[in-house]
Amino acid sequence: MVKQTIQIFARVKPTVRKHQQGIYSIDEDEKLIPSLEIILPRDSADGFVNNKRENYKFRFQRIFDQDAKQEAIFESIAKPVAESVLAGYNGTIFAYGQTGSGKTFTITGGAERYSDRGIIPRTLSYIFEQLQKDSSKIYTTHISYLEIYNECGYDLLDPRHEASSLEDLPKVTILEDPDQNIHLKNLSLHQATTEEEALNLLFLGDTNRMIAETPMNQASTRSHCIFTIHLSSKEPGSATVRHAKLHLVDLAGSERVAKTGVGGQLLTEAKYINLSLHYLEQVIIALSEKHRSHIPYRNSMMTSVLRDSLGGNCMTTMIATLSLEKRNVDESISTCRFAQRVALIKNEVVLNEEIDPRLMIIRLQKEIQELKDELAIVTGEQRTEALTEAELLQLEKLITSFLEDQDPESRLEVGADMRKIHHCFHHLKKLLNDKKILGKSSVSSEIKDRDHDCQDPLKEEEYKKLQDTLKQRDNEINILVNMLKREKKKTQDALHLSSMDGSELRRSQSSPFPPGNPEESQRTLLSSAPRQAQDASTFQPRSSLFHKKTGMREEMSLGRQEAFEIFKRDHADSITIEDNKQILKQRFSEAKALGESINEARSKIGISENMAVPSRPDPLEEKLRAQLEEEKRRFKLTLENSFLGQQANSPAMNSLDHMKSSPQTPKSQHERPRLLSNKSVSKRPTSSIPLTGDSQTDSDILAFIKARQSILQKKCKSFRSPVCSLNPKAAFSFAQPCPDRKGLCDDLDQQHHTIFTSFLRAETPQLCHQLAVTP
Ligand SMILES: Nc1ncnc2c1ncn2[C@@H]1O[C@H](COP(=O)(O)OP(=O)(O)OP(=O)(O)O)[C@@H](O)[C@H]1O
Repeated sequence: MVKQTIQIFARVKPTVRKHQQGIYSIDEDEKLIPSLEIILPRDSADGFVNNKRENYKFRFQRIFDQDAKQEAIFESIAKPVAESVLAGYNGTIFAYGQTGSGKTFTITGGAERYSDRGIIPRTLSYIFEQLQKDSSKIYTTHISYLEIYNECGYDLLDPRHEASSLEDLPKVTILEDPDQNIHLKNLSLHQATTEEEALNLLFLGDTNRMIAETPMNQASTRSHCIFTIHLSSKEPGSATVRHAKLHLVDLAGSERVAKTGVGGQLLTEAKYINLSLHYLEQVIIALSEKHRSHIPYRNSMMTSVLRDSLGGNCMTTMIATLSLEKRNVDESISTCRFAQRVALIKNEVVLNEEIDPRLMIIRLQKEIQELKDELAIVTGEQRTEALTEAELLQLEKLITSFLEDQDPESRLEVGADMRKIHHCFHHLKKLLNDKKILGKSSVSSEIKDRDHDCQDPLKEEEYKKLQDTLKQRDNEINILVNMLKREKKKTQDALHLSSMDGSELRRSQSSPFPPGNPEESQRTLLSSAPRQAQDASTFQPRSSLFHKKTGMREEMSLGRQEAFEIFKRDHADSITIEDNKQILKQRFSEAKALGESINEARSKIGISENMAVPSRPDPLEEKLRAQLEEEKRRFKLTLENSFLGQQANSPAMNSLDHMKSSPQTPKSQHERPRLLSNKSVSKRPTSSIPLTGDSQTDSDILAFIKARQSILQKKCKSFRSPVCSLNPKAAFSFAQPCPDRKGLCDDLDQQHHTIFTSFLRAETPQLCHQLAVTP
């Protein structure tokens, strides 16, 4: 709230004789508050002694002398008030002065020159200029034009143009609500969106005022005119609206009735006019007194209309128009006195904000409808009447704006009316279906476009190229499949051949010593036995592997079998395996030939397979051996006795006397030859075989016997050990299949090399011996 006294200005009307001496003076510098001094001219008729006051001084905010321009008046007086109105405050500018002092000229302006435009047109121009500059608010401007004549109000903006007298204009009456707010009935408000429209309204009001004017009734003199600009402003989206009114008031002439010298009707009018001005003065006086609680606004229509402007919520400015001629001095002083009282009035100005009643009504209506809908849902009373076309259209608009709204938080507010909710769902479904159909048609059109594109020569060439590439790929695939099949067939043939070789080997192993040349067999056997053992040992696990492979292949799909063959072929060790395979085959062939030669040798010397492993000594051989041993023993005894007889006295024998004193036991007898022999002979094991006495011969005999015993021992051990079986099948039986074929072959090679070497070492002397003793 802003507290502000009513601003008072003075304007002196130009006189015919400018700056009449001694009438008035303006002091602009007096303590920065201008003052107007009116000097009463001395009248000789009053006599020599004259005690009358000769001058009167009045203070104003500003005093405009005779040469003041209309523009200066607007800038200094009207413009600040217009700015307050634009800000939302009420404002009033009224001109007060005697008839002909220039009130109308100041408020409305003169018609002769454009520069004579008064406050109303200049303020309209300024306000619309500012409205165009400010886009932050939405402004609405309305114009009303009221004339008060003889306490009656008339609407000067009657558009009918039928008024020939003031009484033809619509009469305006005052209504007051419980809050003591004044409402003017029949006063039309006309919206003006531009300055031109507003000026047209001003022109219309002035025209009506002039038409109604008669020579007997000069409206401009005897009536009050109030031109009001109603300005509303609202920020976009806001329901708060600001209302401001600017009253531009041209009051009737304030001259005193007595001075007018009129009678009859004019006197009555003058009384009314003065009465209304009198009531205005009463209001002003009441407002200027601090302790007055009652302000007589209701005494006249004019004070009722200007209630806010006088001591209320308004920024009010008064222009005291003065015609400072000698004959008008008293009226001028009266005007200035009135102004001085007005200057004492303090107004309390506040912003006129309110909720837009139209928006309020819409909001309340919507709330009522929502409550009704909710109540219908709660009580189960659904409305069944069909929605109107307008309602359906409104709903579809809501759905469209809802779908177009990018805000994910947006909601489709249709209230609690089930009819509207159902319609929304149906409409959305329809939109979805339409979109699907549209999507399908667009897809089919795309396919058509694609087909059309294929007919393009460039596209066709590319298509043909792709087809050729596809054919080429098919051919490559066929070639690869055929290669795989051939590889598979090769692998199967190799497996078949290997299994056939294994069968042959097994057949040859069933008779490892077939008849043939024994020597050749023995020689060949010595050189090839390890290889044969290696081949055979390699074959057996490979054969079992083949079985396993076959089983695995039976389980594997054709594709996996082919993949396995490719894996084998491409494996890093495949070449080594192939080489080993060839070596094994070669060794197998050599062993096979050796076995055949051995068998041939055996058949030639007549050794059967049973003879090779005698279960017990031959009786004939034992008998002959015993005879031979007996003969040898006798021979040795005879030789020994003769030798002892010849050497009985020799010194060498003396050293052996203790041996002689010992009883002659077979053992001692057996040891004698050893004692008689050289040092090497003495170390030899005890034997029952009679020695010849010849050291060389005996040494040979003992070496032979030792070797034979050793061989026999080994042979016996060999017969007891399954590893040393002469049957290669038995030897193969302990060799377990090894995933590492090369390692397995190496192990078996070494193992069987040892076995065969032992076997041959053991068997060769026996064979020789058998050959020697066998008839
Ligand atoms: N400041 C001024 N400069 C030039 N001419 C003026 C000025 N003031 C008034 N006049 C002229 O004086 C005449 C009377 O002025 P105006 O009609 O404005 O007086 P008024 O106070 O309105 O009288 P009324 O009370 O009868 O309406 C007009 O012709 C007007 O042009």
